[in-house]
Amino acid sequence: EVSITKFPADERKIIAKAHDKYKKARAGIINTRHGQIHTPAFMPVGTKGTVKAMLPESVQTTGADIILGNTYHLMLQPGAKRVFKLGGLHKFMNWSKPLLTDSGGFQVMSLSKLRKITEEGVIFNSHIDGSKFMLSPESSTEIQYLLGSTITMAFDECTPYPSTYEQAKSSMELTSRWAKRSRKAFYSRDGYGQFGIIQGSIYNDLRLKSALDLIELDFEGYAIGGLAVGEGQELMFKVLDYAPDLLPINKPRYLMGVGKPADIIGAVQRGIDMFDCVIPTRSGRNGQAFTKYGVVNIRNSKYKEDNTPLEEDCLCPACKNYTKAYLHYLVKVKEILGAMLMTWHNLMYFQKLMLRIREYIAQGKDFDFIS
Ligand SMILES: CO[C@@H]1O[C@H](CNc2nc3cc4c(=O)[nH]c(N)nc4cc3[nH]2)[C@@H](O)[C@H]1O
Ligand SMILES: [Zn+2]
Repeated sequence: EVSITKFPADERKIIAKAHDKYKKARAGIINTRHGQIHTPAFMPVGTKGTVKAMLPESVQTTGADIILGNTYHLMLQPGAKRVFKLGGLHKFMNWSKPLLTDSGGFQVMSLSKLRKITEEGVIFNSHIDGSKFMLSPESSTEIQYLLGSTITMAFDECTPYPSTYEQAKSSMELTSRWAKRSRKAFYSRDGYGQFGIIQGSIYNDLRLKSALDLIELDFEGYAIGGLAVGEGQELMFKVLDYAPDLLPINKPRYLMGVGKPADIIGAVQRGIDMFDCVIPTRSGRNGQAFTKYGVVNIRNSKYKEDNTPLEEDCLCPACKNYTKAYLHYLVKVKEILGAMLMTWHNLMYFQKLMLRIREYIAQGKDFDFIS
């Protein structure tokens, strides 16, 4: 946990201009109750209390310091109170390092069919059995406490893209009111933190207002929400050219849901510290391997007798002990081991990318390499 120095409002505006382009990358360490997070950091997604097809100890060998869980899924099954009774999510899933949980709003909007947004919170029907639930700043914050999250996310509304200025403005204002209630509901403990999530879509004055509202609440870190929702890389980078600078310079900045290696590199150059994305795990299970030669679609028939590894110098089990021909076969016949090995390689690839980025920043070298 690092403390913030509150910027006086006028100085905050200067910050956005003070930095010359792309010299905003920074490497650091976030100290938490469950260990250190080396930033820039990539968080593998473990939505339902497991990083799909991976043992937690295997996730650890890839170099991940922190993984992500989801309030929405875990509150439906097995239920936050049950996880609490069983000792919390760390114990339940045998992951002793930091855990960040998303607050559930985004998942409600993308997963549950019937839902109603009120000032109080979001009323929705479970996508599993249709039963009725309500998520609010208070209930989301309590659920994340029951799970034992190291980093709790404020309950926000992810403004859809595209949105008109008016829609984005009222959505951002709702998020600011919910952030205040989330902050009030947070049970602050040493080594635990809560992150606010700024909204405002692609409108810079709304992004600034959102940042001002949330900085007043003195969160331990800040996420940039409302991106990676279909706006595309160019528009995302346009927002990232200024939005990170609106946030306290000595606090972690987390870009939610991002992304491909090129997205991550561009976002780090604009001052982002933390990332999460389903791409390495989801695409791994679908037969896509990230390599220094580009993305390998292992199902392609050209690999059916390719006796070489995905990457000759990769230390993951898929590359050390198996060939592309074997991976091609496993994925084609939908063997579980195929999902395991492809996922393991991709997570290792993403963590190696982050390690190289951290090293380049530490040496003051520019890192325009496209991985
Ligand atoms: C592009 O890939 C698709 O899109 C998702 C990644 N993109 C993304 N943008 C997000 C924004 C928010 C937000 O504003 N608030 C909160 N609380 N959580 C968020 C989570 C987010 N995830 C993947 O799930 C994938 O389906
Ligand atoms: Zn590998």
